[in-house]
Amino acid sequence: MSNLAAQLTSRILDNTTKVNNYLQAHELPDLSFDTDVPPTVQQDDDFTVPRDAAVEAAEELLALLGGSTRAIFTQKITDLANLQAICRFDIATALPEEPKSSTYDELATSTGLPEPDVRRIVRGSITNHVFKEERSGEVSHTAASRFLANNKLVRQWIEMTATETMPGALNMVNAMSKWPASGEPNEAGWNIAYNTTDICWEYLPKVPERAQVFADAMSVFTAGSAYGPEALLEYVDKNKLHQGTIVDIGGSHGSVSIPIIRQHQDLRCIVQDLPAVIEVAEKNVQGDIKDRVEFMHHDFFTEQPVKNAEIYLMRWILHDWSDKYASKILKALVPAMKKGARLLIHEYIIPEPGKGSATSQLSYRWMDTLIKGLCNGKERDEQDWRALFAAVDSRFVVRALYQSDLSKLGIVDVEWCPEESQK
Ligand SMILES: C[S@@+](CC[C@H](N)C(=O)[O-])C[C@H]1O[C@@H](n2cnc3c(N)ncnc32)[C@H](O)[C@@H]1O
Repeated sequence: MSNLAAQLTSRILDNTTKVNNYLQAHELPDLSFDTDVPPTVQQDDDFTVPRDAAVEAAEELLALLGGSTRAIFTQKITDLANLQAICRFDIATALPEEPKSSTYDELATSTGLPEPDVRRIVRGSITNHVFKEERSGEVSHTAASRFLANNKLVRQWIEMTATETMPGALNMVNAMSKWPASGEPNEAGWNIAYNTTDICWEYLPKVPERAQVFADAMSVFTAGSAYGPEALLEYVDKNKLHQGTIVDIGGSHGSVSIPIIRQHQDLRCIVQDLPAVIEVAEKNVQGDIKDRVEFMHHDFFTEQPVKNAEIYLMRWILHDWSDKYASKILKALVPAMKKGARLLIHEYIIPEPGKGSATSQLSYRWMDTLIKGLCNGKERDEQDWRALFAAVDSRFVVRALYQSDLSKLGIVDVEWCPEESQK
């Protein structure tokens, strides 16, 4: 193939043809902005693999054809501002189902917004395929606006992005200037945005409506098997880690340790978290495993009270913390570890640039920027994980960095080896 532009064009054509063939074979409507692909199809590899390949090639072609200035001048922050307005002011929900439409005056009346504001928000969103205006002044749904109208949790996710994570990211540089090289969780972009010295997760519970939006948004983010317990279950099985005690540190309601012990009768778990979380969590535990689950108040910055367990587990803990604090959390574990004990960390292992799909690279890097802006947290790649353990204690020996196809989160498997040093 002659050049990159031609290769990309051909990849788009080949994969889009596969997508179209799939839809025809399953007697589904053609792709359009008016209709949406059914959820079951969105999970079928025969559809999603060529679809994702075409999308990636199309994005690369856009960047290539747009030239160097496209990456600089094409910013999507206005899309987010308009989406937030649609969600906050219930614009999508105010619109009737097709084939009905609304005028801007009608939308202004039902949302309580001035007509010029509702018009500019909707017309701004039309450039993003949210709403359409086929006859001047008559607004109707596209698939995207209908999706928003029908999904409260997704509207909460937009609100959370616009209210918490995006202001953090947009103030990241101001925070880096104000507090150079800081790893403090309360010296992040988000603290500048809200002029507070509270860490974001200490502050949010004081504002219950925002805490609720955050919780709803997280449930959208973690829905689906990519963030479920499956990869850990697979890893525990493959490595025959079937006996003893799992200490689920910062385990919240035990959403990954409980499914593991449910599959293995010879495992028990101790779920540790802050008192307010534990009080709710222990009320929800189900009868069949009650005698093998214990809930315990424990601040993970203090010495680990459960000594000599077989497995210590941390899912989604260390990414909230800079290396300084991640080291403190790991050091607090050392006095509890017996020879051969395992520490399983279930978090992102960011692949090197160019490895994996462009879409997955984007999602890892997206999260890394957001978590820095929110609390000076950090997503880590293989090198970061190895360096973190080497700096904490050479008796922590990284046995494996494993990425299952079942999860977006990887597993860093670390063994406590008092006589062996990390190479
Ligand atoms: C991102 S959540 C992960 C929860 C759980 N591991 C999971 O994957 O579903 C982080 C958890 O750390 C807990 N946490 C925060 N600070 C803590 C501390 N100092 N000691 C113990 N737990 C803490 C929070 O209450 C929260 O449950």
